[in-house]
Amino acid sequence: MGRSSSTSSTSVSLWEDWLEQALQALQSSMLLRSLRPLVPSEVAGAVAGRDCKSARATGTHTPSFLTFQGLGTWDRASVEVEVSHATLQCWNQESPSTGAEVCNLEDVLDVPSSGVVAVDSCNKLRLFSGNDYLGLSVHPAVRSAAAEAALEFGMGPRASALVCGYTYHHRLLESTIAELKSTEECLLCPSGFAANMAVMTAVTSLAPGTVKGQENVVAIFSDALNHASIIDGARVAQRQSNAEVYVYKHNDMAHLQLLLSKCTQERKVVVTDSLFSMDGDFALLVELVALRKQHGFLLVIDEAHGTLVCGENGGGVAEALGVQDEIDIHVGTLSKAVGCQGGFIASSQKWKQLIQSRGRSFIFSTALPIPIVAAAHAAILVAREEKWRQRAVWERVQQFSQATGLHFTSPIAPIILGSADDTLKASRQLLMAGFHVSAIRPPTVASNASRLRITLSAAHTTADVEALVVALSPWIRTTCSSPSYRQYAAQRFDLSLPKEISQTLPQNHMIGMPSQDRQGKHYTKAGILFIQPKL
Ligand SMILES: Cc1ncc(COP(=O)(O)O)c(C=O)c1O
Repeated sequence: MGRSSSTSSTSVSLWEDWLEQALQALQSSMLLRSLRPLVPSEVAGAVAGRDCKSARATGTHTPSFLTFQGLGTWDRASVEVEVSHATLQCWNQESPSTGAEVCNLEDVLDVPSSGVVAVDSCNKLRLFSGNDYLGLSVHPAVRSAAAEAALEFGMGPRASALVCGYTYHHRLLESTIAELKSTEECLLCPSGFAANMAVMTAVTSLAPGTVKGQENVVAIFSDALNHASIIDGARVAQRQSNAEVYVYKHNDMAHLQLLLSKCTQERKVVVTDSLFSMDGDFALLVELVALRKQHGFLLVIDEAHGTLVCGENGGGVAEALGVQDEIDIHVGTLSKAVGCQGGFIASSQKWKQLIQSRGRSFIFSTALPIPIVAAAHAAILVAREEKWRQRAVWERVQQFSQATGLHFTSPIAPIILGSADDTLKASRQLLMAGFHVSAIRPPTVASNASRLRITLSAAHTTADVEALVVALSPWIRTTCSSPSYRQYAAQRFDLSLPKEISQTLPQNHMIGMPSQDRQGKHYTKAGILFIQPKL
């Protein structure tokens, strides 16, 4: 729960009681774990002759870094790569590969025997498949932060955070993320996947040694389109007999309400992605918060794709919808808009204590290397300064929507083609035209819902998007009129909005980010911009 929030109902406060009891039990059995930030040795490890001036992370010092007013040449590296003819050919033929074709095919395809790919044998590929939504992975400040930290400290102490892998650099990043999320605390994890696993297993283990059928088994309610890491975390909790799992239909609040009402378990958790990774639509956080008040469940959201992309300060979808303080646990990753690697869990201090003591994927995995931590910290500070990046990615969403005539609600823009074969074919043809777009098929998505998953970034130029739209045009034409797209659109749009807003809007609109109200077509509420695209 946020810094300023208080419990909104008696049932919600029950979770605080259970948490308190669990912490006391862990304390008395000496299982309450502590994090002790270490100061890595700087002088002894520094590379000789290099003037290492990066700030020692004290929690108060903010390193200085360069920021910019618009795209620089460096941004290109976020959305453009090169691929050898050999790889491209194998890719186009869908040949199975372990990545070794560059070496194996050297005679046929002019690849030097060293295995190093010569520049003249490469093709350029524009990426519309990554998750580096703001282009921060290649920002000069992020590069420098990683490089300086590596030269100054090496990779840092290599052990789990509870042993000796946790340093002042980790602490600084945790405080910065807690501030971003308006929570008391934050816990860094090795990845977003590990963060979700840690949350799901820890929150269901409040009473160690519970047996299924007893009153303290936790009922987990999980959206049908949640990420694999949530699903696996819930499965592990279920396997440990700490949880029962109920999957509610995607964003279907009536179904969730029904399941909640029928459930006799006192302890309930609702968990959802905030911005769904394959559909690009939003969880109904306003409605979920209202249900939380009614049913007193613990509300966990995964802001993997929302962090830095949504919300005036980049706090995520919860910030954009004005419900940040009503969320109990915010999970996230540093590998998408932050452009680096790692995961985090932002929460109250007590939840952090519990998760750091019971979350096995946190406890038994090596802490993030200092250069990664320093880079992620720099990326968040850059995003705070370079506000234009967030605006730019939403402008690309708008541009892409208008140019295709399709409804896109976020930088994750799926074009549903239905059949897996058609989707693979489309993806291959795009590849040969110089665009990398992922083909998403079952089991990642439902059968007949195969799709091109296009992701947009602040690092894309308007020309990139225009070129993609031209390359996509054969599929856009068929998609607009296809039953699978119509079904998708009918299920997704209008659902994404709080009722009081959706009632005031025309039927065709998309949900987006704050910006200027232009041409009377935009409506803002709680920091969210609703746009009526040209159709
Ligand atoms: C919604 C969601 N949650 C969690 C993750 C896992 O994050 P990470 O890549 O940092 O393990 C992802 C990444 O694909 C994701 O899309």
